[in-house]
Amino acid sequence: MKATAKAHTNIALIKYWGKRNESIILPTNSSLSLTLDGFYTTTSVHFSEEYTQDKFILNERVVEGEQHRRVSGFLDLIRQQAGKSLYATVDSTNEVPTAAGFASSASGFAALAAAGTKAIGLDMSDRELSALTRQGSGSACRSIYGGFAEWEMGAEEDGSDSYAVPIAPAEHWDLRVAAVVLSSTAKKVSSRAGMKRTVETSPFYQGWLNSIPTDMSQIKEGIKERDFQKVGEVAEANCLKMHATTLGANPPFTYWHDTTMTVMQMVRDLREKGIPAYFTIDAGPNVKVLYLPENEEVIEKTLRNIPGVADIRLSRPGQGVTYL
Ligand SMILES: O=C(O)C[C@@](O)(CF)CCOP(=O)(O)OP(=O)(O)O
Repeated sequence: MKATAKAHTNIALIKYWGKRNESIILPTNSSLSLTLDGFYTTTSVHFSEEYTQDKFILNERVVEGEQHRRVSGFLDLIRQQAGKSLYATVDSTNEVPTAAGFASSASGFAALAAAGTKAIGLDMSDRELSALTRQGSGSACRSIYGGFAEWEMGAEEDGSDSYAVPIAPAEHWDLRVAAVVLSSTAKKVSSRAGMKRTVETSPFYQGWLNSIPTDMSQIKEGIKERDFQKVGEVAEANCLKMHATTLGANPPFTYWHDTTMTVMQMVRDLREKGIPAYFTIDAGPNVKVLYLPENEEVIEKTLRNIPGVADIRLSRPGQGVTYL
C-alpha cells in the first residue's frame, strides 16, 4: 500500500491570520492564494503490517522530535478515516529552498495528505482532501489546487465546510512572483505562535477581520478581470493590515527587518517609475514581489541589487496536487 504525490507551495494574497479552533485548525477568516510552480514537495507514503512505528524521512534524513510527531499525528487522522491501524514510512523531498521564506509545510502537508490517503485506499474529493490537509497546516489546504484558490473559513464547528475551492486555474493568468531572500536569518516568531498572540491580545485584530470580506470580493473581481493594479493594491494593503495587527499585540512584535522595509520602498519606487509591482510578506522578513512577465528582467535586476538581499527566486503560477 504505497503512493507518491507532488504538491506546490502557495503565496497568500488575502492572508490567513488567526484560528477560531486550534485543535482542528479552523480560521477566523477566509484567505486566498496563488499556487507557485517554483517550490514543491514530493512525498511517498508506504503503509505496511511489517512496520512497528511511523518513520519520517525528509531530504534523505530520518526526522525525529516535533516534526516526526506532527507527521505521525497527521497519519493518525488518515488511519482514523480509513479505519486502519497500519504504521507507515513517509519519504519527502522538499524542492522548497527553505531559506526562500516559503512555508515548506504548505507543500509538505498537501503532498503528505494526497499520498497518504491514496496509499491507504481512501478516494477523497478535492474538498475532502483539502479539509484533511487543513488539519496538518492551514495554508496547506490551498495547495490542493493549482492557480488561485480560496480557503473558505466555513461556519460549522466540526470544520466540515472549511476547505479550499478553486478560483481560477494556473493557465488563467501568468502572474509572476519574485521571492526576495534576505541574508538576515534572525529567530522569528512562528506563524502559529504569531497569530495566536495577535488573536488573543491585539486591539487591531477586529479591524483586520472587518476588512476581509471587502478585500476578498475585490481581489476575486481583479483576478477574474486580470486587473493587475486592483489585485496588487488589495494584496499589498491586506498584507500591511495583517502585519499591523502584530504591532498591537502584547508583547508587540514585527516580522520586518531593515532590509524588509528597503525592499518595500524599492517596490513603491518601481511603481513611481511606471513599472507595476506590489509586495506581500508572510510570517517572516522575506518579501514576495508580484509583477507581470514583461517586467521580469527589470524587477529581478532591481531586487538583486538591494544590499542585504541574498537571493531572488522567480515563480510562475503552479499546478495542484499530482500523483506520480
Ligand atoms: O499563508 C497565509 O495565509 C499567511 C501566513 O503564511 C502568515 F503570513 C500564515 C500561514 O500559517 P500556517 O503556517 O498555515 O499556520 P498553521 O495553520 O498553524 O500551520
